[in-house]
Amino acid sequence: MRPYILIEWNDTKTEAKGWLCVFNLAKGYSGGGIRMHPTVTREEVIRLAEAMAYKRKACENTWQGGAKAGIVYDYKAPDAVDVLKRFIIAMRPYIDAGLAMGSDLGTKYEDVYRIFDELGMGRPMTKSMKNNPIIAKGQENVRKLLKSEYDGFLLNDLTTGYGVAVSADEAWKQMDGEPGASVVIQGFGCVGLSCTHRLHKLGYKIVGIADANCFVYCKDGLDVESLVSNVLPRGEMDQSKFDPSWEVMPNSGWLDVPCDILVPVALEDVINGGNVDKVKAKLICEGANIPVAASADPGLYERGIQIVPDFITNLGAVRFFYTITFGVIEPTAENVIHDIDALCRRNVAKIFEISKATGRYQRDIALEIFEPDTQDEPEC
Ligand SMILES: NC(=O)c1ccc[n+]([C@@H]2O[C@H](COP(=O)([O-])OP(=O)(O)OC[C@H]3O[C@@H](n4cnc5c(N)ncnc54)[C@H](O)[C@@H]3O)[C@@H](O)[C@H]2O)c1
Repeated sequence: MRPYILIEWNDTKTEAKGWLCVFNLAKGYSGGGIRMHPTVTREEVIRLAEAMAYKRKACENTWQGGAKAGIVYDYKAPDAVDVLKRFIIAMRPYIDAGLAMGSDLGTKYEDVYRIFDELGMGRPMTKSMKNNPIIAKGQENVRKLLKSEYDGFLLNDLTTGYGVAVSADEAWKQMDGEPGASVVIQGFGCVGLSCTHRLHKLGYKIVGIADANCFVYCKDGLDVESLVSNVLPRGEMDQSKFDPSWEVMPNSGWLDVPCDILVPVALEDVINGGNVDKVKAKLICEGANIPVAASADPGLYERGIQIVPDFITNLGAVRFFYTITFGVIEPTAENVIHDIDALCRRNVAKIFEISKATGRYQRDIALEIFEPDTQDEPEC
């Protein structure tokens, strides 16, 4: 499929530039997050929008298509939120027409929503949604739930990470893996942090974590509770709290150590044709969007390394917004988590069972099962 709409933007006050890609519409509606990172490219935004289109399908969401936006800028710069605001102003005609934009790598949903409020935009909705009382109530429930906590995290900060962890667990069980398997995680931000926490609670041994600054490793398992409770803003580990026995390496070291399961939850294309031979794990659970480049897939398949694709594992936040906005489940934090758990386990089991029966690569199976529908004529 080709992307439906692709728009380029150039900032008026900085060198920042960006793109919005609406990959497909469903009932005239689409949505996805806004990413900010110095390495963002146009092609990346298109691929991310495509992955979002598949994710909607894997979420059983027939109301929304997939979109994504990306801004080439340093998310740590003091004026990063101003740049984000100018991007949102430029995209306003699409957002006002119902294109739902949220946060992604390098941006925070609180900032996106605050900008919507400052600009008096409300929450994105199509005309048919505005006239639907179930959706009006659902949006109020989303607002309430966004403030609720579960397991010590804000609900929206754990929905995706918890789904990634459960997907890894289900895949490992499908592979008849031994309990207490060792895990290396790349990324300790919104998704990586809660994923690490949940995998630890599920009995996995977290032996290595990489963030933007370093890779920390301990073959007997890191002290996850200490790392989680001491995390710094922007998903950086507090190195002053590291145990002296842990090995600290450059963050590229995350592929150099042995482990059973690899969970890339930071950037795209981090496993690629150039480094695929370094992968030592038996299973890769894609927590980030598009962390494994197409050039790595043949090498992984040939070596029998199993994979859970991104749009299956990291659909938690998308499923949360969908089920609550559209009144699919009763609006409690417990229901949100249980629903995501069940969906991730169901989808992972489906693709692994087919893979076991046919010997096919899990990504190929998932791309077939969850191929997005298109419907560009609005409902109203
Ligand atoms: N936030 C969500 O709900 C959500 C939902 C679906 C998918 N995703 C995807 O998950 C990924 C991570 O998103 P996030 O929201 O956790 O982002 P984030 O900005 O909160 O965290 C990013 C993490 O990656 C680390 N990092 C940055 N550069 C690195 C490098 N070179 N090596 C190792 N680590 C590095 C950062 O230190 C941080 O820990 C992205 O691909 C995003 O698209 C996020």
